[in-house]
Amino acid sequence: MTEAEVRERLVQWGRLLFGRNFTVGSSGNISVRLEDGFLVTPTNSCLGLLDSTKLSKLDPEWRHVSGDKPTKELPLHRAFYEGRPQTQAVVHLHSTFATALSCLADTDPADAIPPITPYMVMRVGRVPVLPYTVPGSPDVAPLVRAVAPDHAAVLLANHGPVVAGLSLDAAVFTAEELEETAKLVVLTRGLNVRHLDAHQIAALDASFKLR
Ligand SMILES: O=C(CO)COP(=O)(O)O
Ligand SMILES: [Zn+2]
Repeated sequence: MTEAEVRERLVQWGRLLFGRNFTVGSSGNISVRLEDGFLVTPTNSCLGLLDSTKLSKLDPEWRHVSGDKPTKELPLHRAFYEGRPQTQAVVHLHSTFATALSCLADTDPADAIPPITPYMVMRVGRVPVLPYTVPGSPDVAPLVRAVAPDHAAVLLANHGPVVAGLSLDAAVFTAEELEETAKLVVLTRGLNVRHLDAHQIAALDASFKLR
């Protein structure tokens, strides 16, 4: 994809995510790796109203080279690319059900969203909850770097999900899958839910992994 095509795709995904309430107001941010750096959404921008000509462009050392002022969550995004070198895009949202799980005191911090469907296993995998940090704080970076080699997605406590993908499309798909599975988990709370067992998970990981 050319940079112009990536810019258009990023704007399209922002509009689609915002239009389905996956994030509201000026919350959430997206980054994509380019051949000569990174493209990120500007700070305080609405994902539904992005302008392809105003996206923030950064050089490979994350220095701002053009466009509007970048998201304050650069340390969060950068930590995923550093800790998980195959990462081509990172998506951070405040989607309702994943954020709800990130706020519940009895969510398992090592495994916030149980493996109840194949696509949860294939696209998202096990999701840890990282301790609360102030939005935009560099304190989140070491927390992300520590888990990124083994995890494509995390929940920031009392804040929301962050996912890394092998492409921009894949990162969005993972963010969507995570949110829809979080919704299923909340909807089925207190019911007798059948989880996929270790055998079923291993078979999916062996043949159908998309992360
Ligand atoms: O979600 C957000 C902070 O966590 C939004 O921040 P930005 O507007 O700086 O991207
Ligand atoms: Zn946020």
